[in-house]
Amino acid sequence: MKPLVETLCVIGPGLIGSSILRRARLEPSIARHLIAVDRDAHVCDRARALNLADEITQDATAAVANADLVVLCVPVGVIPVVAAAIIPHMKAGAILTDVGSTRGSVVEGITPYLRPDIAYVPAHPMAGTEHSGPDAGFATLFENRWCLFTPAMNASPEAIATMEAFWQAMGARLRHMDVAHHDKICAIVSHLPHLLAFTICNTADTLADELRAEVLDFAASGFRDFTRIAASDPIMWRDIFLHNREALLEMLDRFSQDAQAMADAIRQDDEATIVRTIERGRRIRRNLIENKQA
Ligand SMILES: NC(=O)C1=CN([C@@H]2O[C@H](COP(=O)(O)OP(=O)(O)OC[C@H]3O[C@@H](n4cnc5c(N)ncnc54)[C@H](O)[C@@H]3O)[C@@H](O)[C@H]2O)C=CC1
Ligand SMILES: O=C(O)C(=O)Cc1ccc(O)cc1
Repeated sequence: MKPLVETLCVIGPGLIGSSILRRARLEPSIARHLIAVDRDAHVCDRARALNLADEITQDATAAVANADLVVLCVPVGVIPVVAAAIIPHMKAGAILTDVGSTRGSVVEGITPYLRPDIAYVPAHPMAGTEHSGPDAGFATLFENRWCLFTPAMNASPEAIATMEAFWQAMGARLRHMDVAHHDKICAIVSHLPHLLAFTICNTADTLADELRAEVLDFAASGFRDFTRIAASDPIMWRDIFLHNREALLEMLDRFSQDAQAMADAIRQDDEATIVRTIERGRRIRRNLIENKQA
């Protein structure tokens, strides 16, 4: 059977990149030949030990020369930098994609380097964990999770169809949307929760210093559930916060207003507002669990 692409090259075989490679190993319909590229020699060593690809190298420009599909799985701040370095070496007719968590700044950063004979079809899997690196990945990571497509106007229907088939083979569900919409949605459902989780851990730690108390030793399960994502990678999240600046700050403003309204209700003993707010939050959370998309 002819695979979707002959040669798949993943740049950055960390959590997301190694999960793509693991899945591609299990699904021969995806690619015949797998290449992994990382600038970090230790990551390449781990990728070899885990047998993630047929070829593993630090040399991105040589690796992409024969690839039919190149997937950029590096932090969003360096996606345009890596794209600029590899695009001149990609073969005509190849597809370039990235899995970056932000769209606007990445598309803007990549666009000046694009070539008319290369299709750029970015797609962001809404799946991940708080862990990073090649050991953290797993083949079922994308199973039943959304993958958000924001293809450029000039991407060919054939290239878009190949990327759709690729993510379906990864197990994902697909949705197309425009870049600004993507960035707003991700700001509220992913980027703001991470910002709040990092911040509340800082607040608790500062308080522990001030009280000379082991506040965090007694962290209740609510704190633990709420802050799981605060164990995530600092460079990845620094880049996401800075590269989705506008949408994130807008959602943070809205959140701050809502938190202030709750503070006012508590100050004023406004039982009805407190209960209404909790009931609304509880309804949303319960619906999330009932309509669980995994
Ligand atoms: N972690 C998550 O839950 C999710 C992450 N994403 C996005 O996927 C991308 C990758 O994230 P993770 O897999 O979590 O990161 P990771 O930290 O596990 O892996 C990133 C890899 O990129 C390599 N790298 C960094 N700069 C490089 C360069 N210039 N050239 C070659 N390799 C380079 C690093 O050495 C590392 O091995 C990011 O853009 C992130 O926003 C998307 C969905 C979920
Ligand atoms: O660990 C979690 O629950 C996440 O939220 C992972 C995640 C991180 C970044 C993304 O762009 C998408 C998903």
